[in-house]
Amino acid sequence: MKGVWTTDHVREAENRLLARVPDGSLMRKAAFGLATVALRMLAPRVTGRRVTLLVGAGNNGGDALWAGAFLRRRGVAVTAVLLAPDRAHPEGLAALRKTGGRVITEDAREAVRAADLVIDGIVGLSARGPLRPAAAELVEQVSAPVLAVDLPSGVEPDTGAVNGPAVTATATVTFGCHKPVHVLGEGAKRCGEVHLVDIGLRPELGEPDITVLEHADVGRLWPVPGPTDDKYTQGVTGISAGSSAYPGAAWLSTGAATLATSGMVRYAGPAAEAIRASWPEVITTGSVADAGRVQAWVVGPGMGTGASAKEVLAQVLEAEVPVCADADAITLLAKHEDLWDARDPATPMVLTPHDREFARLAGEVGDDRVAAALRAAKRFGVVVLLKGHSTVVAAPDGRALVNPARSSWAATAGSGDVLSGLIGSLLASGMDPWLAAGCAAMAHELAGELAAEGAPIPAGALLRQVPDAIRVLRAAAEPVTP
Ligand SMILES: NC(=O)C1=CN([C@@H]2O[C@H](COP(=O)(O)OP(=O)(O)OC[C@H]3O[C@@H](n4cnc5c(N)ncnc54)[C@H](O)[C@@H]3O)[C@@H](O)[C@H]2O)[C@@H](O)CC1
Ligand SMILES: [K+]
Repeated sequence: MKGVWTTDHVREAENRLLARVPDGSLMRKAAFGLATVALRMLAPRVTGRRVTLLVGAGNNGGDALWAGAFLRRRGVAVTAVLLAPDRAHPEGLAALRKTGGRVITEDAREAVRAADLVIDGIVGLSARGPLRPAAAELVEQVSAPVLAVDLPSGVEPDTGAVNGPAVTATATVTFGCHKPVHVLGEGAKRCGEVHLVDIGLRPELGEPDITVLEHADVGRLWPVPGPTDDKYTQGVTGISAGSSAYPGAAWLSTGAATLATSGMVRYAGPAAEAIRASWPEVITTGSVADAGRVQAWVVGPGMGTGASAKEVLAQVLEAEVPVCADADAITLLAKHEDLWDARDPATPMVLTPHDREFARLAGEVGDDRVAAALRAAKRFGVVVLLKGHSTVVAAPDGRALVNPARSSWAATAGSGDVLSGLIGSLLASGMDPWLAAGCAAMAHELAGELAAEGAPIPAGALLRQVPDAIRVLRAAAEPVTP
């Protein structure tokens, strides 16, 4: 598991650390790490290569200047462009000058255009808002790879939002820990490859604000049958989905639950015949009332939003087993507040809205997707999985998890139905609902990636890759034997 800390928490930890280490040592450590990554990006030839530093008014620029001094010592031709000449970090500037670095304050276009590598030290953790015009104009001239210091300037540090001109980096060096910008939304895409440089901050950081699951974590958590298990001990998943208009949603959701674990799956709804034909191992009935005992329900995909769908949703909620409510079920919950009364608040529930469904339920998402998901999770007492390029999973107790997508292949019609089936089967296995949603999100994205292999895919293809995705996740969790 990887931890992510907000800028406020990073700054508090930095202040504690600064109080007990010699002046300037932290910045030099950070800059040394930065220079090391820069050298790797310049390799194999380093001497005589041209590195241009874009230097802003704060410590972020200071890091760039100190890194410039380290690079000079390795024979790199370094030019620093000062965007706020009066406020450039004095010690960093002196160090660069001492090593023979060039410093310019105007006519910087050529230095930017001719660079082999540009280091973005315009702004860091203290910045808010997009690049200002002078910086934006220079950044536009860049054609070389860009190494961002802490974050690509112009991207919001705590949300990853991009609301105007911002740097797009080839790689980003982060100091001490990962911050939200490195894993969230557009910002995460703008970071390129993220390198973590240890500056001794970890002991000063408390519990992470956001968790990022890794393949091995999900592989370890994924339920597989043991020697004493049978079809019931693995959990029975109930699927209440589909309608005569949308039988496909039921097919995809049921298929996902069938492939995800070896527990039993029951389907209840109008698509029973189609389900039986493709998934003979599924027990089908026409209604939730006749379905028999399940350990978790998936409700919503393709079920419609009319009076009969509302009735079905109420029955599912009254069953007092964990529920994954998706798609039409979310719209119904937004429309009919009385439906919440059917639910036992102590029974786990996962809602899986996209932005429009979220807006119906809890208002506009806005820039801060983690805060929005946490707000809704707390208000409704449910786990909220907010879909998007980075999936956010928030629990009512304040836990937040992000699954930063490495691709967008899963953004296809019907793919949400697959996700709901995966979540349902993990809930039925007894997994904590927050982890269930996080694990399902990762398996889902990976299945999309495996299916796509570089070309767009329908949700059915993603579904067929679920077993392979689970294999990859479980393999990552296996100890490496020499
Ligand atoms: N505090 C520490 O001990 C350490 C800090 N480090 C570096 O320090 C950085 C934070 O430094 P600072 O707090 O000085 O702040 P920044 O370097 O983020 O810069 C803030 C400055 O930029 C200006 N500014 C704000 N928004 C702007 C915008 N959109 N466009 C242009 N200028 C803008 C502000 O007036 C302020 O002067 C980190 O990102 C990291 O790079 C590292 O050296 C590691 C150690
Ligand atoms: K930066």
